[in-house]
Amino acid sequence: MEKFDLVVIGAGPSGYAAAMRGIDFKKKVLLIERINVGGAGVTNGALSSKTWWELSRETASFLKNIKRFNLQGPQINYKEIQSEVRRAVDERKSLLEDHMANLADARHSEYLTFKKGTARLVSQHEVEIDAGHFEKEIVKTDYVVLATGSRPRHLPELPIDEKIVMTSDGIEGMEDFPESMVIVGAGVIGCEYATIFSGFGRTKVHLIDKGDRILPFEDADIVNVIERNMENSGVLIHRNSRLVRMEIKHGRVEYELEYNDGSKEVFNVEKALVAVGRTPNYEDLWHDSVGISISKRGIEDNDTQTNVSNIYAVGDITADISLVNVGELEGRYAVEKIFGDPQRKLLYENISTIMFLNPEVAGVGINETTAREKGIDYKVVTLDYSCIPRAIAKRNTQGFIKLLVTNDVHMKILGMKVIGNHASSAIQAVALLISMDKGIEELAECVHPHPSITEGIQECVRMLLGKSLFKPHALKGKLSCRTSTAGIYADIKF
Ligand SMILES: Cc1cc2nc3c(=O)[nH]c(=O)nc-3n(C[C@H](O)[C@H](O)[C@H](O)COP(=O)(O)OP(=O)(O)OC[C@H]3O[C@@H](n4cnc5c(N)ncnc54)[C@H](O)[C@@H]3O)c2cc1C
Ligand SMILES: NC(=O)c1ccc[n+]([C@@H]2O[C@H](COP(=O)([O-])OP(=O)(O)OC[C@H]3O[C@@H](n4cnc5c(N)ncnc54)[C@H](O)[C@@H]3O)[C@@H](O)[C@H]2O)c1
Repeated sequence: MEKFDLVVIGAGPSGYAAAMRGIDFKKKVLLIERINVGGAGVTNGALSSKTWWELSRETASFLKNIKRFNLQGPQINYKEIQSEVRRAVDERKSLLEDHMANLADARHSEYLTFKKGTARLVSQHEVEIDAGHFEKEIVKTDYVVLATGSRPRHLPELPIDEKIVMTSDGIEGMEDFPESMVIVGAGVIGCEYATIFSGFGRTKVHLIDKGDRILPFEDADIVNVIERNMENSGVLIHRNSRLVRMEIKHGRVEYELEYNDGSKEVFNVEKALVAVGRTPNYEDLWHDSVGISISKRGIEDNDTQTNVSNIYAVGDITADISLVNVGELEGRYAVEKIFGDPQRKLLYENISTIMFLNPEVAGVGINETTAREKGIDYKVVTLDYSCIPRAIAKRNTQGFIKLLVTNDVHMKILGMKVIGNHASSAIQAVALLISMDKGIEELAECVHPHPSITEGIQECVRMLLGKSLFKPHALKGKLSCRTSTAGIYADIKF
């Protein structure tokens, strides 16, 4: 029986990162993947959906600009867009596969073995690999990292066939732009695809929202901008509505909503996308005797280690945040914990996120919604994009920067949100300061290039320090500098 130091199950972002870190420790590593290297980080997930988003954004901007010259926009070809997305996915998959093939070549390293198949722990130190066609083998290992990710959550009452009623696993395989589509679930995936399909201008999008606003975990001022833009691009948001029935009838989708006042309404659309969260992949991943503890949300781990001491769990299979960067962080950390000696516990405070909407929304640390839920008092400063020269030059001043700091003399950064053009590029400096547990003075001192969106962050910081170019009381509506104590705002007087 072949013997390894480390077996990693699942070659998505988390497993791939874990395997590569194992090589750094010069350990004999086996990485096993049943379908696509890169997992949902590449296929039917992060990279593919972001390629759709980029192409949709370019299309929407092109169509908007052409209107300025009173020209008719061309018909957007679905197949060409889809092929471009597939090329992007293949490029990334080939890069990862070539990288592994080169590493497995003895000239580079004898440490990595890659096997295709479905893996299952038959005991604490034995992994069975089923490569199909009755080809099964068992390998021995000292340590295991489980990185089998997640899949779209299904609602049993919905007729998901991945052709007419789809999840994110099927949505990218359509034959053409549907003339209409309903999206169930107004979380990140639902809102990103609503942005993508409304941006191409060929699909009437309906978005079903259980609550009174989309993106329930996000601050209301951010959501207001996103909702306004969606509705301006023709998205019909069904607020406070409960899906009571969905059926496929004559190749189309009929669905019925019940509103808060008890009234009901029936709609008919061409396609449906169900985006109501993700389910961790741990069914049949280990024999009962292995005894890994799980909760409904995934594997509960102690800093990536499960209750079985040589078995670790990382990425979407665990009960915490589901993001590529978090999965990679956990994958690397687990291996450092196994073979090294990490000097600190995993930190989630400085995780940066981007939601690919219209416009993009980037964030790091906590937002106001979370601060209030946790009963944290804070200072919050906001600056409208119309005060930032780069945004003015881009002729697009929709958006704002919002910075949260502790409500004390130290003014430690709690979090930042940026909504608008280039939002994602603006948050990196702040992510670093949070991880270094620094206050805001360091940010105020840094000289940013001009004109850049990041200058707006400096202006926020200077406002908090009472040194701003602009004085908040003189530009009401564009700037604000407030405390939030027990959820009540008060302007800060300088
Ligand atoms: C539509 C969509 C858009 C997203 N956009 C973003 C984004 O913009 N930014 C971001 O940070 N995150 C995004 N995410 C989330 C991100 O894709 C996931 O958090 C990330 O892929 C999780 O990585 P993972 O390695 O834990 O799991 P996965 O990517 O799910 O990979 C797990 C791998 O394990 C394999 N596997 C499962 N069981 C077995 C087994 N028994 N044996 C062998 N192999 C097995 C699977 O085939 C899969 O390849 C998005 C997700 C979706 C669905
Ligand atoms: N840009 C990014 O970073 C990015 C993009 C896409 C996905 N992701 C990751 O993928 C994860 C999964 O995304 P998601 O959008 O599937 O989950 P989500 O948790 O963000 O949203 C699910 C939504 O579905 C709603 N919902 C649940 N049950 C429902 C029902 N029966 N009827 C109607 N609505 C219902 C919920 O209220 C929620 O708003 C995210 O949490 C995120 O971590 C990240």
